Amino acid sequence: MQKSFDLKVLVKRVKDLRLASPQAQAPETSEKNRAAKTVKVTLPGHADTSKMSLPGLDLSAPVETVVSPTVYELKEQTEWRFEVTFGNTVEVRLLSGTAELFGTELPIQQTYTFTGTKAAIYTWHGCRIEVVGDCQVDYIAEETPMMIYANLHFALENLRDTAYSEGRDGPRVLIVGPENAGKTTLVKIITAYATKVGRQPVVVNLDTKEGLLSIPGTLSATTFTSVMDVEKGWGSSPTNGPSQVPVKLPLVYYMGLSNPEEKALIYKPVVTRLALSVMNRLQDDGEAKETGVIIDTPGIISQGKGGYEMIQHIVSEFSVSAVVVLGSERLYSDMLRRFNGQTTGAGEIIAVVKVDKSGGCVDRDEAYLQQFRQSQIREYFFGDANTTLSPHTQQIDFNQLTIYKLAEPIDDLLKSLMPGDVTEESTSAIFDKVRPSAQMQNVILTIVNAHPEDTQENIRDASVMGFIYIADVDEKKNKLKVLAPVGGRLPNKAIIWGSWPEGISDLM
Ligand SMILES: Nc1ncnc2c1ncn2[C@@H]1O[C@H](COP(=O)(O)OP(=O)(O)OP(=O)(O)O)[C@@H](O)[C@H]1O
Repeated sequence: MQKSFDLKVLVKRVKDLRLASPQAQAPETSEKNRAAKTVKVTLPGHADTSKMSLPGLDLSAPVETVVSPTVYELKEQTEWRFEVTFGNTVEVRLLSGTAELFGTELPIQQTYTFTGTKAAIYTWHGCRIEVVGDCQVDYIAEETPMMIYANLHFALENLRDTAYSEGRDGPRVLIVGPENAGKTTLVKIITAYATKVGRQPVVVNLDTKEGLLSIPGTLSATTFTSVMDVEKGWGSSPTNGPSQVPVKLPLVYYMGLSNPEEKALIYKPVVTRLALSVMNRLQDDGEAKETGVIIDTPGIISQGKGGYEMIQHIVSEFSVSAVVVLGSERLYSDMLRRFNGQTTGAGEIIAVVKVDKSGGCVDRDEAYLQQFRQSQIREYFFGDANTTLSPHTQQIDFNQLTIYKLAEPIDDLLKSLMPGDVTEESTSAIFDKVRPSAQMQNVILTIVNAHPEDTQENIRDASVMGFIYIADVDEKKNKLKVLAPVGGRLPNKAIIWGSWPEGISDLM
């Protein structure tokens, strides 16, 4: 018998979430972190003068200022919400009590440094935190949907136990909702809670606007066996370099578009390919099979007809057994109408549940999102504040690369003039093979695990090997200046040029 998907009855089990996480043994920070901090600042209108020395002018001494830490006392079941701009840093330390950032527990006395972050530190039982630095916005919120999110976790735990006892796969959960409804945040929270109780969920990112352990423009899947990185969100993959938190190994596919509806001819087959790999993984990995899959989606597919077809496609490919609708009554009723009473291939009834959007969700403007994407790309090549990577630049001939550019969709007028039954498949090629050109300057290219002369379908369905950046194109000498994460010859593989993520002019 299938257990019901009930979000109300499990509140009492919240105390179970206070398990010691591996991070809880983090070393104490040094004494100097506890006192007021002395930081080096540069006065507006002045360059950093610490390395300059002009005769007669003493510009060598940096201006020092004392920043006093602020201590916040949080009552139980409240959260401190904060926003930090890019280029600014804020340090946060848990002084006493218990607290978590999107589900990941913070150890006492560990200092975390945030930049370009919008997040919240929640406490189930009350805590004191110390904050050093200027937040763009920060406040304490007393109303949060964390109890509902915890109950969602316990409802999933019930389904996992039932699935295990009946020899079935754990729940495959799809999170849908409008843009900025908190879908990714909810995925992080229920993933963190699952790993906290020893589960190993497979997390799938179908939102190409943000990368999960990869750069934007990709779809990926990763099994989470350990804690997430509090500062970076998801954490690091081996391509981001070593990390204090165990690195995760993502399986990545490239789509090269920000909006899946722009070219269903790419998105749907890549989703199918990823789903096949994930479902195979569940059969090979007992822990992942027991825990199941959590799928994040782009907000745009929750907006109406074309998007609903994508949702239908995802539900059938991943054999989704629970659809969680975040923050939209209308979407909830549309999903109920579409899936209520339907069963998965394995005969499970598809549950459709609605959960509240957090009042803390922030609408991110395009400038912030662009900086966020660029920071993900920068980190892929150069590492971050804690890890410095050494990418290599090399000059290569045009004919050393075989490049496939995503084909432009044929417009409706042209389609209407074409004879016969016109479908997207019959009118569009997937890629156009192109010769390097000046247009390619500053773009990111994707190397996939396919032979350069493979079929277009095989190239589209191949997993990603890595990314390169075109720093310069010399059309007279037929040469490209390429930045790659490692040195040596580029592999003889097909290379895809997509329109997403957009080029970066100042990467090097
Ligand atoms: N409780 C909270 N307090 C503060 N910030 C929050 C909270 N919940 C979410 N956020 C922030 O709000 C922003 C939007 O949330 P999130 O990325 O989870 O939404 P989304 O639905 O996945 O968005 P998209 O549709 O663009 O993928 C993020 O920057 C996230 O960190």
